Parts: sequence; structure tokens; C-alpha cells
Amino acid sequence: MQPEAAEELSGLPRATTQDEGAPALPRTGLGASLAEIVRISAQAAPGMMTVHAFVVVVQGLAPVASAWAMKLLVDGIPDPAVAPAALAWRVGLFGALAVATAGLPHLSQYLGDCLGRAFAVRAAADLFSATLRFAGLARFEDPGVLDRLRLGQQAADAGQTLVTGGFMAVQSMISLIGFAAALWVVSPVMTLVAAVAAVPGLVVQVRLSRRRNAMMMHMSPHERRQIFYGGLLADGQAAKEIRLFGIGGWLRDRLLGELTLVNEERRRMDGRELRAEGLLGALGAVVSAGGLAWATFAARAGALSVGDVSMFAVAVASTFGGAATLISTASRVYSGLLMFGHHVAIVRAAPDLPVPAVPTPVRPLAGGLELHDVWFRYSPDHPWILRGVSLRIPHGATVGVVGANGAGKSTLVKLLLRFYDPQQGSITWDGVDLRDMDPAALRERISGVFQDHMTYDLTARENVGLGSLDALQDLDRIRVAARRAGIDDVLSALPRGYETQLSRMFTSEADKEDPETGVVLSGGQWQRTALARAFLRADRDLMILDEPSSGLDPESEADVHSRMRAHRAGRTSLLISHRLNTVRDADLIVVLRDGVVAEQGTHDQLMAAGGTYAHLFRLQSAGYTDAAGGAALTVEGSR
Ligand SMILES: Nc1ncnc2c1ncn2[C@@H]1O[C@H](COP(=O)(O)OP(=O)(O)OP(=O)(O)O)[C@@H](O)[C@H]1O
Repeated sequence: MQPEAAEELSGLPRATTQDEGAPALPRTGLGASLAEIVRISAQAAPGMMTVHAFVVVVQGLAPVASAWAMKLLVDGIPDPAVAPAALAWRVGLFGALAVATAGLPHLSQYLGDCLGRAFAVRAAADLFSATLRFAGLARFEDPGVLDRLRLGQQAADAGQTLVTGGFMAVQSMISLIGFAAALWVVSPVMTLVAAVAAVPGLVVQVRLSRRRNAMMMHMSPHERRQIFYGGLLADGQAAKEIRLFGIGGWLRDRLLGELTLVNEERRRMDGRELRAEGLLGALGAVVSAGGLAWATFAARAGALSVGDVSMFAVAVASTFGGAATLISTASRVYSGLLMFGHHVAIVRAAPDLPVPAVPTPVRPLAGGLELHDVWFRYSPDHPWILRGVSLRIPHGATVGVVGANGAGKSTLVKLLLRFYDPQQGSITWDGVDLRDMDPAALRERISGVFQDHMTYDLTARENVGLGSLDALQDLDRIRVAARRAGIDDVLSALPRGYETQLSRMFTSEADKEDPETGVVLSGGQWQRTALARAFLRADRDLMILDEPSSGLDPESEADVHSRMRAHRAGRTSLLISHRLNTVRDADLIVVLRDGVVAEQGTHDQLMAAGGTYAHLFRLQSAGYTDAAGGAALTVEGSR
């Protein structure tokens, strides 16, 4: 029954209906970003952060103190009341402050870099731990989330800039307040003029930062496409098709198109910033020059001392320079905070699949798995893929699932692994709804091979061992699994046996000519390796095999299936295959069509029923028989 219809009719079973797709990422403000940055910095290197904060305060005060020492020195030169010893002390003070002013920035830079690197590591750890908490797949298929993930990653990598920028802003602020106070002593009016002149800069920089952040978000899909095209053009696997179909130039042009678009947008943004900063700089220079003219004539009239003028000149220049530095640093920090908002959104994202506070433990399968009127679509914009599937996978039985391309077989597998939750109906494990379980605990009890299995650029041992991390170093167990998958002979005969890299990526330029550096397996060999990975955790309660032999030659396929049959005996498994001879001995065969179970039964029952399965089985058998007949005829004819 349609979920909408079920909703309207009271009394009809409706297990649960949940919002479609994972919950959206949270909206985050600047405060949240700032709090997160302080937290990460404090956790990453607490001692260094304290020392850096102290150095920054001293560094911020040093230029103001230097200017004041200079004023004392200049005023003391012509003053007979100042003894030579006192004058020497003033020179010494000025010199000491000059040394501090010259040396501290290097120490500050070093501390900032160290802190920034520690920050980047911690931020990356938080980000990737958060992505690992995404138990389902929906977020990885949402372009908006992928954009934010990429920008959040960039923000984490740019931690050094963010941390040093933050400290620099604090330091500029301290210097600015110091110089403004010094300026106030000489001329309160000039201080107010300088403060008013700084306001437009602040406003403009904040607006520019917002615009830059919006531009980066807007450009993100173009950058993702650019990375995709670049990846294809540099990928050894894609090289075959690119050359066969001659599409290299087309891909390159698309890459350049995206790159040009992104560059043009960035250039426009840089131009805006250039114009705004140029105008603000000119405004500052005009106010400084006016102030200096006033101070010069005030000194002539005897209202100011020469030391006051020197102090005034330094204070005006430093106030404007400091304000400009503060504004541009603050704007960089502001941009960084906006960018870091993407990191915070990922790290603070609510679970994508609802898990109860106290999940039901996943016990060893005793009765079976059951789908109850399961309806599923990938999102409200997509069509229904499963439209009320009810099916039982009894404990200890092998269930074969067949159906045309796109019938929803792999989707069924993804639901059994709780990569998504059905919108309507439920899936139970010994009567317990999968939604009441922790997805990780559920998957601990399952093994399997996906149709699009992974090929890891790692050693042969690791490629199999990843199936069960506790066996990663246990070569005996790994070899037993590989033997079951019929790939042990191949892997042990590799140049370095199981320690051979199954990779096209050379470990270094120096050893790339070494034939033992890495080997390339064939498609079928990779498939058997993936099968070995699944067999390594064969002690689990459910084995899911989605097209495990599609790339194998007939002899290998027969061999693999006889091994799998031996393994499956008495165990619960789900086998998906288009080659019907490989599922014929399953305890139950299910035909999926139009989103529902169209037929189910044993091979003999389905053949007797004469439906879709029987039709397809006869079609495939006839193909083999004709081929065999054809081959026989050819042999006959050639004699
Ligand atoms: N992540 C996804 N987002 C949106 N639609 C999807 C997604 N994955 C699969 N589909 C769609 O769901 C339908 C069922 O796909 P599924 O992979 O389950 O079919 P299948 O029966 O395994 O097909 P095949 O025999 O070709 O492997 C297809 O129409 C496919 O386009």
C-alpha cells in the first residue's frame, strides 16, 4: 500500500514513518566557530597557547612603549635638568625595547606555526571522527553536505592561518589601544578623528568577508567538478576509456572551463578588495598628513614639545597602520570563522540515522531477518524503488535475489545493512527492528561483498585482512580466507607474497623501476580478493553476496560458487546474481520486479510456475546450450 494511503486509513499497520533523508546539518554562528577554535587550540597544545598569549601581549605593548621611550629621549636631549646618566638610561630603555620589538615577532611566528600545526591535526581528527559517526550513506550523496565537508576540511587545514591571525588581531588590538591612548594624551581631537576614519574600513571589510565566503560556497560545485575532471585525467584506470573514446581533450576543456569560471569569480572578488583597501588606505594617509601638519605648527607655537611631535607622528602612523592591520587581520579571521562554521556544522551534526539512547543489543541470529511491507526511495525527488517488499530470510538458509537491472536488489542490501531506513514498513532481526539497534553493532554481525567492491592500494595481506582488523597480522587466517576464495595461489606467488603492494601507485620515485614494488591484479583476481575479505569474517551471522562472481570466467565462477556453496551450508546468506544457475540451489529464490516481490519459491517451484524466473532461466540455459552446440558444430566442421 502507498505510504500516503496507509497514513489516511486508520487501523492499517504503519511501522514508522520518518523524515526522508538525513537531518540537515546545523546552522552555526560566529560564536560557535570561535568557541570551537579556542577549545581545539586549548586541547591541541595548552602550554604553547599560554606562552603564545603572553608573548602576544608583550609584543602588542612593545611598540607603544618604544614610542614613549623615544619621546622621553628626544625631550631629554635639550633639557639640562636631565642628567647624562638618566639620558643613558633612557637610551638603554629604548634599545632594550627595540631589541624586544625586533625579536618577538620571530618567536611569535614560531609559536603560532607550532600551535597552528597542532590545531590542524586536532581539527582534522575531529572532522574525520565526525564523518565516521555518519552511520548511513545519505549525507555522502548530498552535494550540499559534500561541499561543506570539503570547505570544513580546508578550514581545518588553514588552522595555522586562523590561529596566527587570531593572535595577530589581539596583538594589533593591544598596540592600537596603546597608541590611541598615547595619541589621546597629545590630542584627543585627533584620536576621535582617527577613530571615526577607521569605521568605514571595518564595515567594508566585514562586508567583503561575507561576500568572499558566499562566493566560495557558490564556487564549491565548480571546484568539485574541476577536481573530478583533474582526477580523471590523471587516473590510470580512466586512461583506457579516455584514450579509446578520445575524450581527453573534451575533459580537459571542461576542467579549464570550470577553472576559468572559478578564477574569474575570484579575480572579481580580489578587484573589489583592491579598490576598497586602496580607498581606505588613501583616507588614512590624508588624515595622518593633516594631523602632522597640525602638530608641526602647534610645536612652532610652543603648545607641544619636539618629543610630543615625535610621539604624535609615531602614534598617528601607528594608529592608522595598526587600524588597517587590525581591520584586515580581523577580516581574515572573520572569513576564517565563517569558513570554520562548515567544520563546526559537520562536527556538531546530529546523527544521520536515529539511534535510541539505549540500543537493543544485536544478538546472534536465531530466527531470521524479515522485511515487512518495506517502501523506500532515495529522496522525495526520486521514484519509489521498493514499493511494499515483504520477505523472510530464515536463519541457516540461502536466499537468492534476482531481478532486472535497477530492480532494487542492491538497494535491498543497503537497507539490510541499515545504510538507510525505509520510509514505510520495517526490517527486523529476530523480531527486533533494525532502527532499535546501533548500526555499527548490526554490521559487526554481517559480512559480504558489494557489487562495486573496493580495491585498496595496500598490500595483499592488508587487502584481505581489512575484512576483520583483529586478523590483519594473522597470515594463517588470511590465507585460509584467500584459499576459500581461490586466490591464495595467486597472492602467495606474488614477488613479495602477501606483503606485495596491490597498487599502481609507486611508493617513491627511487624504487618505481623495481618490479617488486607493486603489482596490478586482474578484475577477476580483485573480485576473488574482495571475496576473501568477506570470508575472513565468515563467522558472522549473515553473509551478503551482491554479484560476487560477475567478473569471473565460467570455470572460476563454477569453482567460486562451489566453495561458496560449501561455506553457505547451514549459514544464513543472501545471494544476488544475474546468472541464474548460480542461485538455483538456494533455499529460496526471490524475483524483484516493479519494487515488489513478484515471485518466490525454490528453483523447482518457480520453474513449475512458469513465470519470469522460469522464462529467464530457460533463456539463459538456451544461450549456453546454443553456444555449446555452436562450438561443437565448429569443431565437427573443422575436422
Ligand atoms: N544512491 C542513489 N541515489 C538515487 N538513486 C539510486 C541510488 N542508488 C541506486 N539508485 C536507483 O535505484 C534503483 C535501483 O538500483 P539498485 O542498484 O538497487 O538496482 P539493482 O537491482 O541492484 O540493479 P543492477 O542489477 O543493475 O545491479 C535504480 O533506478 C538506481 O538508479
